[in-house]
Amino acid sequence: MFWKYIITTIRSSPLLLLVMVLGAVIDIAFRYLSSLSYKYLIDKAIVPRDGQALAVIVGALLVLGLINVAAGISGDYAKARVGAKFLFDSRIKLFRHMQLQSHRFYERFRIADLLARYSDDIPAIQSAVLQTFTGGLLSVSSVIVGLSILFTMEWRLTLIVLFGSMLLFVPHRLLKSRSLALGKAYFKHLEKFNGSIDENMKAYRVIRAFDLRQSMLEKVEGNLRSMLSVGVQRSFVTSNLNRVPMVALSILTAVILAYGSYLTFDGVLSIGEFMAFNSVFFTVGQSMFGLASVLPYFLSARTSLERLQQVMEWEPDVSEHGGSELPAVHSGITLKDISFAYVPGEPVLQQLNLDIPTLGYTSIVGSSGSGKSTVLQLLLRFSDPQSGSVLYDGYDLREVQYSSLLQQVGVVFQDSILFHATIKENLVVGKPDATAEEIEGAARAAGIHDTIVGFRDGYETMIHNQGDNLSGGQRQRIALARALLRNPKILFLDEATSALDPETERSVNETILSLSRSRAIISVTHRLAYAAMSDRIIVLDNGRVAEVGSHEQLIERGGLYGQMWEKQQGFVLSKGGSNAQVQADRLGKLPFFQGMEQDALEQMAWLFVTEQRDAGATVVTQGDTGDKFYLIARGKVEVCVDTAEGKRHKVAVLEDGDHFGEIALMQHIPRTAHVITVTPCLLLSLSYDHFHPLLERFPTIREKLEGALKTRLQGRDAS
Ligand SMILES: Nc1ncnc2c1ncn2[C@@H]1O[C@H](COP(=O)(O)OP(=O)(O)OP(=O)(O)O)[C@@H](O)[C@H]1O
Repeated sequence: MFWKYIITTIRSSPLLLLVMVLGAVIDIAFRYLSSLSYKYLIDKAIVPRDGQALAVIVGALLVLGLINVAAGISGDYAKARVGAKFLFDSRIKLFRHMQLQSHRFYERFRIADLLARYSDDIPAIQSAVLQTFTGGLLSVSSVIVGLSILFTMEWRLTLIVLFGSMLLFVPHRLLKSRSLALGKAYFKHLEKFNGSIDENMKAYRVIRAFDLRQSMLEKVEGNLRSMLSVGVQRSFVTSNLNRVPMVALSILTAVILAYGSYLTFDGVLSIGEFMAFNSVFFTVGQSMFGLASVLPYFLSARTSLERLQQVMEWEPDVSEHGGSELPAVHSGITLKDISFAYVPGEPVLQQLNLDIPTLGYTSIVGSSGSGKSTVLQLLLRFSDPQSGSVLYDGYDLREVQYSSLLQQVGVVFQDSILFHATIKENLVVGKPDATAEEIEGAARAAGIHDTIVGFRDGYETMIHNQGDNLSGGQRQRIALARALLRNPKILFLDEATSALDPETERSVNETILSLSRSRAIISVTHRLAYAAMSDRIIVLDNGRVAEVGSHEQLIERGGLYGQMWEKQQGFVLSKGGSNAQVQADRLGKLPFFQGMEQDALEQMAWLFVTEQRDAGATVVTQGDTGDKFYLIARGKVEVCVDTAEGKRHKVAVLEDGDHFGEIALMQHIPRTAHVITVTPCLLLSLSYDHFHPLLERFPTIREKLEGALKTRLQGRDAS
């Protein structure tokens, strides 16, 4: 595998490599020539006191030295270029490969660990590749040339050098597997450490809200401690790999000196020959040592190569090599017999069949987890279904060029990811040649123009850290404007207006509605007031299509949509969306208030207090004593449970019209779960203290309520 990189490097920069190798060859030649010069310097110039010979030898050495310096500088430059090109090529190749990947890949590899492939693994392989050309191949040739010279000078001494040099490679053989194991362990710990840093950065709000800073610090400290211990051992083994050959070389040098001196005493060698032999031997020794010290580079590159291969061999879920271009879509999109699972054996969509016209407004609704976003992912071909096909005007998406699909679609995601760039640069990503009027038009349509011009730098305002310096609603509107600017034939929206205040949401939805007269709008939403505006509503339930029709048809039918609609009714929001009220009739539909006198319901409705919460806020903490019941007027929360092992599991997602915490109305007992907001939320809370005086006034309902809650508590205990 490593050789592939060597061959690719030779192919990609042959000339630079030639300069690099030439520089090193000249260096070796210079070293040997200057070593050999001792023989002539001593025997022909110094001993016979010949000034002319001395001048010729010194002059020749000077010229050779200058050539060597020039060749060395060129070689260094070439090495820098080859190295930089290697980094560039490898990183861009990895990046291209990552661009083809979908959710399975990003679930398998953590972002911080992928970053380490760029910052640690590729440079480790680069060092080994460069060492192959400079240290490796050239040391080998230098050793061969040097030994040949030595052999012609004194064969007995050369045999000693030859056998003695084997000692230099003993440490490598002995420590190789230990070094590899430590390298793997080190990267494993590094992966964990990087993951923790990544998590800390992304979840800093939750970490602060849950007071997890100390436990996160301990976790990171633990990671670092393990890295420290493995790091020390790894560095120690690597330095031994370098140092032990030095000992072997010193012993060999002593033997050569002793035996060489003996041969000189005996008159077998002249002093000049002995000096020259020694000097050549010194160069051979250096080359052998160079060869031995290249080996640790290969060991560390081996671990990095394995890690890089893990990523590069990951087959993309979606192949983009479809042949034909998708013509302008005009009739409709069909999902035919679709089955899809993220995890094998756990289907999310089952035998799903759907037709969506490519003109008009289609909403996809359903309870949380019913598969709405998954359908959108398949329509955008972020994944391919395991069976069935997604057809645009009858063309199977797997058989068309992916880019020809992307040219016709636009999308706004719920989490509105923005780039670290100015607002304007963020807006024009899909249409770099957009005019100022077009940009402003799109921003106005998305209801964000006035906000942008209100910023000190207007459209040139920098967006930091994926939009941290903007509110959720502002981010969502910029993302919407970005999609509108492309003027796509088909616009997909995934809860695209959920973070907006009611007024802005209404106005943006009216824009979307007007846009649907000339294109297809396909919107995933849980806010049925806006789904009701659409021409066609598709209701999903457990990965299947439960109902399809217009709002009126579905209401008349009184099925799942009807129930969902009912649940979201009965809330009155103030103009700016900062206040909410629940109507008495709506309260009467809650299972534990059913049958309550209208009078009591009306009085109770007044006792609810509005609570506004940002995304990521903790509403209820597991273990705290409960004292409030909540209704969600707008927004989405997650219900999570901490297990005895300290792990947190999501057990439910609740949205507009849902409720939680009703047990607290009757008993002060510890909460059984955490409730955390996913989007900005408008909650209505009713406290135990406010509720109980009401029970005193309406004693008939106490018994009923206690009965209902007892049944609920029993159900909870059983589960
Ligand atoms: N990347 C994933 N890996 C594994 N399971 C997933 C993944 N994404 C979604 N799921 C699961 O697939 C199911 C459908 O998810 P999906 O996001 O399509 O539902 P949804 O109707 O859009 O829900 P919501 O309204 O909460 O966004 C859920 O059970 C969810 O847990």
